[in-house]
Amino acid sequence: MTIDPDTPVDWDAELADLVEPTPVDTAGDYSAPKHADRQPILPKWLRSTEAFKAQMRWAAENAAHRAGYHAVRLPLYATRLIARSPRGLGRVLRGWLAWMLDWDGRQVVRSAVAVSGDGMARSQYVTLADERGRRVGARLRASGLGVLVAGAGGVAVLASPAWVQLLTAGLAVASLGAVGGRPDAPLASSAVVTSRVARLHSETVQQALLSIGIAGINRAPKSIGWPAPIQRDGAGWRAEVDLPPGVTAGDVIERREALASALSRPLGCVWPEGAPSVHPGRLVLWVGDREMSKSPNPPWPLAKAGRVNLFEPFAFGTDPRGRAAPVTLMYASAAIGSIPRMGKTFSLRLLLLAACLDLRAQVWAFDLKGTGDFRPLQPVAHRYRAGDDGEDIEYALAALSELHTEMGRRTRVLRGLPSDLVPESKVTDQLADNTQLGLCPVVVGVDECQRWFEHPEHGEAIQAICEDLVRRGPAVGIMMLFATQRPDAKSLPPVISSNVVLRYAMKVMTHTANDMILGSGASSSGIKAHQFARSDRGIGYLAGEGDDPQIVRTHYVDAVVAEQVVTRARAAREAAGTLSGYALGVEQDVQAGPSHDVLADVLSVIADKAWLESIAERLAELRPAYEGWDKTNVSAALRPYGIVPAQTWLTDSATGKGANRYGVTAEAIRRAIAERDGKRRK
Ligand SMILES: Nc1ncnc2c1ncn2[C@@H]1O[C@H](COP(=O)(O)OP(=O)(O)OP(=O)(O)O)[C@@H](O)[C@H]1O
Repeated sequence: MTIDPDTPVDWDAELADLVEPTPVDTAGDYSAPKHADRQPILPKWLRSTEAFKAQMRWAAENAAHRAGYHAVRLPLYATRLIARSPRGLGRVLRGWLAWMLDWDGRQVVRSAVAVSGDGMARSQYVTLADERGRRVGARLRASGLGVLVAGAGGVAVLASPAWVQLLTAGLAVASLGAVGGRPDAPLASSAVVTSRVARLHSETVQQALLSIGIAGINRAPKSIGWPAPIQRDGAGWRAEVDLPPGVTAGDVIERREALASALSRPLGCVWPEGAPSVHPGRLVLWVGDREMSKSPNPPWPLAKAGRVNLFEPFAFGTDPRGRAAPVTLMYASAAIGSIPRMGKTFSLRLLLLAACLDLRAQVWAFDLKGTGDFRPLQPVAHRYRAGDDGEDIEYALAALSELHTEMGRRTRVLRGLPSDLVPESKVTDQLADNTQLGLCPVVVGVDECQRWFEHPEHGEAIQAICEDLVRRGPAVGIMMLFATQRPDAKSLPPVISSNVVLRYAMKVMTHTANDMILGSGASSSGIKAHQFARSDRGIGYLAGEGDDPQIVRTHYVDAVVAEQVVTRARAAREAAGTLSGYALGVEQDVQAGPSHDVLADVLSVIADKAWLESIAERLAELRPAYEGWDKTNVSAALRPYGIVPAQTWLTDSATGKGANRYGVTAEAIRRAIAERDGKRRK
């Protein structure tokens, strides 16, 4: 609209069009819904059997420790008492004389004379002196009587049996020794050194938040809110804080180190967390009494009893507050990484042990470190191999090819089932139970997986299969778990690192390694596994279970406990009839290396060029080994040789029409064969 400045405005008409403005924030008729969080009636340790047991266990262990500590030191304590008894005797005699002769009274008389000087009346002095004299007289008589009684007692003891004499002498020496002690040298040393942890106050937290350099907090310190009182939670203090508008819990988590410094506590004690279900600005700050690595690690709840259903969460570790941090393996491939000696193998073995306790599951264990860390799994493993020699790698390639073919079979089985049985196109708990379908969970653990991928001859082929298994395996019940101490692109190929669901990173050295395991952007969101110390063994960030990554310390299960778990699992599997493969002594049911030449086979079924699906069909007719292959299998088998399928124009024999689909040429296969054979000759 344009306004003509020359045309006069009819203001009355304009104003008549305006209606009375209505306030948008009316206060009168609105009553805010009330929320009241009831505080728990029972303390936290009385609210769960586990917490109660943990508390009782701690109390019993503490008492036993104290008793044992002092028991072995009894001879030392006796020697100290004997050594101190002469001084004790001196103190007793001196005290007795002081009392008998009323040294205090004499002091009083002297002071009275000094204060009054010559002005003191003689009668006053005489009164004081008489009083003291009477007191001393009475005490001399009492002492004399006491000496007589003690003498009689001494004679009685001398006449009594030797043990009474010894006991009396012991008691006398102990009593004199106790009297002869010094406050700076206690008789017994401390069995438990307790360090008093200061109570966490809101002022302390507020001051700390103001000193970590978050502009939004410093601009509006009065907007910091306290939705609940600071209280004890497990072995630490828990503060809930509403941060000023615009500041998120993530901002504080990123500055955890600065926060620990501001609170004057070790880094391992300070654990800020968000509460996204409330709002992004709600911070839950837990400050432990001790560093996480030094606090007791509860035993694995499945170590002695219990089964696992891989479709449901099972015990994996605990969070900094000691709460259970479970893991669900189903539909999730996993990557575990850290610098050496932080607990990768232990955590991977823990996941495989859990798989052993799901009696349906097949456990495939590949220990490429070759030190025998997975040896305890042998009695139930479907496939097992330790080492990274040529033969081991060939065995692995053959096993992986077998698994890849199995993945194809499973895909077809699922495709053929009615949709009400497979609503999400993936294996369900019920389908896994059905042995006819052969859809049991398969859990493959690979420790030091970089040895596979960097193998000069088979590395590429293994990588191609693993990438496909990680991408398509979980839906059909095949879960690949990789652990590596070198989380770089070569050790953990990007297709794998970006497709795994579960990620567990213990101490790493760089942002890149951190993001390689925990996913890109993890570092910049404050999820930093390089913040852990060398002493934080078995402690890492676990991502992929729950909404946000969380810090978890794995339950400590050593080889001895692992063997006990597997013995139990084997007995149960024997009863259920679910032992298979290696566990039944069938070590060589995987051919060591493919017995046929895939490139030669593909070439034999192509005239000039062919679509991938046609190649798959023809290969299946050629050899039973290719039964179940589809175009993806063909593509995965060719990729390691540098053959990349491209759009290929051919006539579809079924419809008689031309179409563009992915395929390869015979020429490309010939070139790849020549190149491969050339390399082998070298
Ligand atoms: N949850 C845990 N709690 C306490 N200590 C643990 C835990 N897990 C592992 N450790 C300790 O860490 C040590 C190293 O564990 P592990 O062999 O699993 O490390 P790694 O990272 O696989 O080492 P490498 O890279 O050399 O193979 C073990 O000897 C064990 O004592």
